Amino acid sequence: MPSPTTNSISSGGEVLVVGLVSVSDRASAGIYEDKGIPALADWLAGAITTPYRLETRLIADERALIEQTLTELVDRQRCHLVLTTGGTGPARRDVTPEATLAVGTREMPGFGEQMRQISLQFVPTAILSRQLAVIREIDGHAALIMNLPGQPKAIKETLEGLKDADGKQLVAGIFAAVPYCVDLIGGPYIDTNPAVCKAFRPKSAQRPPAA
Ligand SMILES: Nc1ncnc2c1ncn2[C@@H]1O[C@H](COP(=O)(O)OP(=O)(O)OP(=O)(O)O)[C@@H](O)[C@H]1O
Ligand SMILES: Nc1nc2c(c(=O)[nH]1)N[C@H]1C(S)=C(S)[C@@H](COP(=O)(O)O)O[C@H]1N2
Repeated sequence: MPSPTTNSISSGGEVLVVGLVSVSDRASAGIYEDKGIPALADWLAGAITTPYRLETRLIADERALIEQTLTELVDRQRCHLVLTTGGTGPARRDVTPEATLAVGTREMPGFGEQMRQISLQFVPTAILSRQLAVIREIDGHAALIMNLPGQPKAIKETLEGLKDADGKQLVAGIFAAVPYCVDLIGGPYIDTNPAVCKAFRPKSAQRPPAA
């Protein structure tokens, strides 16, 4: 990992920018239709109530290309949050975690741990997933980058967690912790739809809902 740079980040009035990266040899070659980006975009559209802009990329499982894409999304497009899908398993071409670690300045191990906890409620093979999250810090800007599994249905499962038939949360999804993480790294304040994902912030960090 490169060493962290000190940043003087300003968050005033910035629009949230979210990068979505689908990493799939076959979807990027047109062998099947990519369902990763639509699944990510649909879930975010229901979950985030603050205005945001999406930057989407569909790429093959090539480590250099993944690193280049993540770097471009954070450094040039100024994404505050980047979600990848695919390439986290144990197969030789699954290299998304390696590429993500290489561009990160700090690891956020809780996200990977929680994703595996959630996914184990759905499939025993969740243990095969090497998902992780990092923060990439550059001068004046930082972003949270998180790896999600490649199965399109696993995107909602990991972001939202597990609820019972009445909507009661049984296992917390990872997105509940994302808005406060983005606050802490200097990004815009993210409001969510609590029916989909109730963002958790300590009382001292909460703002009244926008009028
Ligand atoms: N972007 C995607 N769009 C649609 N389906 C996908 C996508 N990525 C994965 N899947 C589905 O999930 C299954 C397991 O995902 P995995 O990431 O292991 O794919 P893979 O076997 O590495 O192949 P590829 O990289 O070509 O998607 C795939 O076989 C496919 O059915
Ligand atoms: N929630 C959830 N997580 C899941 C799965 C799933 O179906 N649901 N599939 C698992 C499987 S089979 C694998 S191999 C790993 C890695 O998947 P990837 O290589 O597509 O990222 O994610 C795991 N995580």
